[in-house]
Amino acid sequence: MNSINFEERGGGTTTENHDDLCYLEKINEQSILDNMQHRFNSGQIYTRIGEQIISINPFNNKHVTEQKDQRLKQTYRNKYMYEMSPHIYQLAEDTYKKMLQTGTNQCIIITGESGSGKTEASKIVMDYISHYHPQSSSSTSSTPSSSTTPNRQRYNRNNNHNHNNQNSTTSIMKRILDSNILLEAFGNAKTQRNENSSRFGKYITIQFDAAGVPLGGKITQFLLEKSRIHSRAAGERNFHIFYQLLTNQSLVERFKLNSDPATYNYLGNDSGSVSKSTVNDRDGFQSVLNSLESLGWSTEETDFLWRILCAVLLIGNLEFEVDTNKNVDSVFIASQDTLLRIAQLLECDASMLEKALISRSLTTEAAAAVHPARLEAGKHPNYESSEMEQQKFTLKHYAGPVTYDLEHFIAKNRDPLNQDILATLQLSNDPYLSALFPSLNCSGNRKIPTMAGHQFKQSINELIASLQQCQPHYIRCIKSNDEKQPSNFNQSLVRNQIRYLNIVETVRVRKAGYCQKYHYTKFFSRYKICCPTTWNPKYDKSVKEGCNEIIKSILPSHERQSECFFGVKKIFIKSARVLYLFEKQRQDNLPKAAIAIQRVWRGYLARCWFKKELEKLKLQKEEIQRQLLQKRSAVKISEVYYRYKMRSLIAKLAPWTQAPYYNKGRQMPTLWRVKRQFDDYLVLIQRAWWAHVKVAKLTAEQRSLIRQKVLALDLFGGGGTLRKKEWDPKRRFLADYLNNDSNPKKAQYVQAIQSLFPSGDDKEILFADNVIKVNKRGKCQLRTLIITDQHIYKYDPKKYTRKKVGLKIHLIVALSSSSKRDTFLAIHFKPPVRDLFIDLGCDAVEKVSEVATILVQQVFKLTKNTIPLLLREPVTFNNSRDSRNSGTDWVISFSPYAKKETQRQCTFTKGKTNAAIVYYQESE
Ligand SMILES: Nc1ncnc2c1ncn2[C@@H]1O[C@H](COP(=O)(O)OP(=O)(O)OP(=O)(O)O)[C@@H](O)[C@H]1O
Repeated sequence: MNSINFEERGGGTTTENHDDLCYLEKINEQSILDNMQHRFNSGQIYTRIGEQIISINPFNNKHVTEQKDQRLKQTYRNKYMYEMSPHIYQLAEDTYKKMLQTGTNQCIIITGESGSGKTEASKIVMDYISHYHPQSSSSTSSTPSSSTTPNRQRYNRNNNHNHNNQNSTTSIMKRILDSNILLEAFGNAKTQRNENSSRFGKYITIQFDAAGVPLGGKITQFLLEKSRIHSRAAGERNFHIFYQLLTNQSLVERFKLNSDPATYNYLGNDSGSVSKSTVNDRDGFQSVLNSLESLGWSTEETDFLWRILCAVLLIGNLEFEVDTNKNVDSVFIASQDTLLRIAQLLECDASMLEKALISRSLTTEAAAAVHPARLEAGKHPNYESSEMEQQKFTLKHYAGPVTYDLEHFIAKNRDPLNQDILATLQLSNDPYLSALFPSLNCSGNRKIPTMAGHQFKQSINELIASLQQCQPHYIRCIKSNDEKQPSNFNQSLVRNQIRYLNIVETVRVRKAGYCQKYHYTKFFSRYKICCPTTWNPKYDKSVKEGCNEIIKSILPSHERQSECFFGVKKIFIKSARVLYLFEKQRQDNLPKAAIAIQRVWRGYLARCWFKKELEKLKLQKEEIQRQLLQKRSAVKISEVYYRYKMRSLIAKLAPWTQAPYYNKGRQMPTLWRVKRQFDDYLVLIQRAWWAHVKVAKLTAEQRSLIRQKVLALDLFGGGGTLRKKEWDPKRRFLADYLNNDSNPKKAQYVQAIQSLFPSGDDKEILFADNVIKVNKRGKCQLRTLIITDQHIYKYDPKKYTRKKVGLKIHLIVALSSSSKRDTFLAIHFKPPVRDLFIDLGCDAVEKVSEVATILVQQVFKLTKNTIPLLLREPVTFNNSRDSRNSGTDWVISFSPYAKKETQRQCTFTKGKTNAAIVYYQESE
């Protein structure tokens, strides 16, 4: 967000708080310092100079929390510079977007003094990019610095297929971040200025495809400070990896090390004490192990790594003593055990190693090394040699004067190992170690290896050359204080950095210059969408005029001249704010343009579709007309003939209306010789008519009986398909068999019924007769069964008194009976109501069909459910359950009497437990 805020500070002075230094009223060291301090104090560590970001190291953990906060990254996604407050995310987003938009290489240059936050800034950039491409993968390998793991590279070449597999599954960004962890462990150390100082220069390249997906990466390092291995200043440490290694108990035990760093000369400083660090070595080592694993290092490779580290630690503990037995000055190694352990770890010959360590073969070229006294730098204006006698000189760098100590100057500058040590290592049995050093014998090349300074110069030249191919973006890191304290802004320290980072000049140039230049054609094609005149496809003026039109439509007249300058081939734009305005206008217009394009395209598609459909319809219409024309005459003929046939059939059917018995048994004439569907309809019409004539003559009672019979036929079958053998379709259902003169106790019965009706909701007697009921113990009891429209009642047949309460008809769930000639019926109720098992053949007349029909009909009336009638053997029912007890099922089988019985009635014979047999009379 482009904000210009003014805030009162103590003492009445006005302090500006601009997120872009270009907006400062007055540009001088103090105003810049004040602005930055003001922002720093309110927790804003980032400030902008145009597209450049200034980052002040706050020495707190806010950035760690920030990196975990995905929402913050999200807010910078797809935003333009000046839309958001300055942040490294914003610079990363802008760089990434420029790469995609312009298709050109981009680079981010991070500068600042030691401890100013360069490493952290680079991590924030990579974290932002990896956040948007966590899954990207590629077969291109990301190559960590060649000099940290040269043997591994060689090994990689031999095992290409293995690693290609890994590449395909591991994200490029993750591989780069993992490589970074390794480089930090091996190349970072605690210095007086920084707990985690990078002791090498780093150049990280990430390659993207056209869609912005990372394809590969490479980390190149420059001039590792190797001398730190053997000597460090007070309060400093060796590279982190040595201390990290000693925190791992299993490796310490395996290599017989001592976990106390003070045991090793290389881990203390010159005074012998080990400097304390805030860096957590144990966690650091775990990260190293994780990275090695995720980068696909094999066990042998990591094992080799630990062996080399152990060997280096032990080399520091070798003790040399003067050999007094020899005439010449010579030394010998007193700690032979340590020497043997080193030889073992390096898998090389111990005596050869000893010789290489205590003696040196000299070549004629080496003897010709340059002596510092020959330096003629004294002529240079930035050179001071006041202490030449102590072999020291001072150079005035832009960041301040630096005094150089010439002690071991040549030794330090002479980078490679001496030839004897090289030869020993070359002959090691360890393939990884021997691969680290080029063969001496094969090449026969014994020229003096290049000096460290020369190597550095060469790699810096290469770096500059490749940076020149890219569009640069800058992050300038500033250290807030030397004590590494959070929220401590040391004015003089920051002022010094503002000075040597040339921030004042940068702001001035930025303010005066033009931040962006475009070829007219490029500008026109990108922003013509912003202006209705240029967006018109018929626009035919020159691109330069077009650019003018665009600028007129976006900028107010007073800004046009001050912000834009028209060159011969290019247009120059002064401030990024104006560029942002163009971009914003373009972004705002894009959806409108997209909708317009969509509208035209959809209209075109719809018209095409409509034309096609119209064409199809026309063809169909013509086809139908053609067919109709063909059919018309045929249809006419058939219509006439059909009418004739119908008339003759109706004439034939005329006598059927008067024939006796409604033409029962007569065959209906057919319309054609072969029966047609039409004939079936006629038969149906005739039957319906016949039924209508018959039913119309019946009384309401007769109709209800007929309905019952029809239902009974459905349930029990008719004609030759009787489902129960005992059922007699012809018998008339009488319903009340007790309100009958043949009943000697008719009067008592009638009285009982009369007292029943007013006491409940029963309104009608559907069935009443004496039946035999089987109780839960299998005993047969004579009962009067009265079925009303609501209940089934059991009465005492002698006194017509009611036994128990009535069973609710709507609770009946099924009926079952055998298919045999017996007269038993089981009425199943919804538990816990007990089932009823009754014999309905007391007077030798079958009434199973009548009761079953009545019950199915009545349950349907009450519940709209059709209960099933199951005709099968054995019949099972449960008449012993209640609300607490589930009872036991009876299993009833059916068998004819062994010999012919005189009586027709069935008998219920109880067997063991709950089994019983019902005997019945086979047909006479
Ligand atoms: N943005 C930040 N927020 C909080 N703390 C930071 C930030 N940047 C750096 N630091 C702290 O400052 C320390 C030093 O930072 P860093 O290692 O990035 O400096 P450097 O410029 O890379 O130093 P050198 O040149 O010595 O390697 C970090 O370990 C971290 O504790």
